[in-house]
Amino acid sequence: MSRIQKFTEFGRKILAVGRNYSDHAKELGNTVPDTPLLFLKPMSACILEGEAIEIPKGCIDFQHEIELAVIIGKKCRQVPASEAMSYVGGYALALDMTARDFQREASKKGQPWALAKCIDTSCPVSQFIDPSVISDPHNLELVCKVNGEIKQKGNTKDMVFRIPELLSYISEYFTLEEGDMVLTGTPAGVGPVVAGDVIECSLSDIITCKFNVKAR
Ligand SMILES: O=C(O)/C=C/C(=O)CC(=O)C(=O)O
Ligand SMILES: [Mg+2]
Repeated sequence: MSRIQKFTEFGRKILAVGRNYSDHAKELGNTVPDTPLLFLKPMSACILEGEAIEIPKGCIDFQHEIELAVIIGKKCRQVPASEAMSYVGGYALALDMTARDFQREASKKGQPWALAKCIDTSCPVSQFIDPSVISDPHNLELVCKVNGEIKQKGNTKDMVFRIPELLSYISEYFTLEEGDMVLTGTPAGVGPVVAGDVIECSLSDIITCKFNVKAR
């Protein structure tokens, strides 16, 4: 197994992009930002298949957000968009699990989203896929099912900011390193899960993954 396939073991950070699909921004009553809206998730939030998603204590609205994850293949600092794709080491499917009630409360008070987005198990990820397997990362279908019912169905062609622009923008401010991950935002259809639910995700039938949800 190559080093990059074990990105969850040595990657240092996850840069996540918010409101990058206009249908999702709209469903939460938000506008699309002029520049990418960024937040960080710690690597300690990552889990792999076989591990369960845990609903955090006190949360009554824990929501799924399916996202295409870009895995960084080599150190990436201040790269122009025209060169950015050469820094992509792979792709994965990820869930940006979000305690929406905590997020609403934090946003109302002008506080950061740490408790809503960065907690343990809030970043389930699939296995790694080599970039050679994906001919066009901007035409991939994202499907998220809960207990067999489709809740989210989107396409990466609808990203507001595409991967080259995202990597260029992010790397202007953060040095991205091998194994780091960029979550590219979620399409519409986010919604709550409860203990006992099963979340299944697919990326154009190239990647599938499945996670059980339990109380912490
Ligand atoms: O602005 C909000 O109220 C919520 C935004 C998000 O949760 C953003 C994302 O994580 C996303 O769009 O994927
Ligand atoms: Mg998200």
